[in-house]
Amino acid sequence: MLYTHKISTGRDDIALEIMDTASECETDVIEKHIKWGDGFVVIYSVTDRHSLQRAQKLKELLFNLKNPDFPVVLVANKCDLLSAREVTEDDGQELASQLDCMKIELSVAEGYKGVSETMDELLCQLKREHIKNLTTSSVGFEKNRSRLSNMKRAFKKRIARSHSDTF
Ligand SMILES: Nc1nc2c(ncn2[C@@H]2O[C@H](COP(=O)(O)OP(=O)(O)OP(=O)(O)O)[C@@H](O)[C@H]2O)c(=O)[nH]1
Repeated sequence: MLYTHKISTGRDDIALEIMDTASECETDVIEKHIKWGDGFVVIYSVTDRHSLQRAQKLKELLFNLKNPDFPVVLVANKCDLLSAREVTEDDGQELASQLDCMKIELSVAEGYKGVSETMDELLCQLKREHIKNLTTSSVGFEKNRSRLSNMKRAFKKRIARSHSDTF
């Protein structure tokens, strides 16, 4: 399922496309979605140990398919269901450390504060990554420009030398 969402910050208008892949089981379909995405919210339920294992599998796929510092937030959902908890905070934290990302414990049943915090953190990482990519491409542009100037200078010298050889 694909959702679209627009955010206006006053300075920028940001259009988000959010894909819910929760029902996907086929690895090749999940891989296709991972290649499509710029940032990721990996969610597991604290009441379901299998969901943590699925999140760990997602982590492997992310590391295989993306650059090492892909934007990601780990979410532990259903924290209100205290007596049904199967995944400890430490288990979740271990996965967050492997992903080198922030982990947010929340309950979507209790309100949108945690969801909002999750999206703010992801957006912050996406912006940082975007700026980094712009800087890298402008450094590449500068490098190419200075390589061209060097070639131009060498070419001019070469012409100058040919002239003095002739006369
Ligand atoms: N108590 C509680 N129930 C939740 C929470 N999040 C989701 N649920 C319930 O869990 C069920 C599944 O929720 P969905 O939103 O359909 O989630 P899903 O991504 O399809 O996840 P699963 O069906 O669990 O694989 C629904 O009955 C929700 O009301 C939560 O934080 N707390």
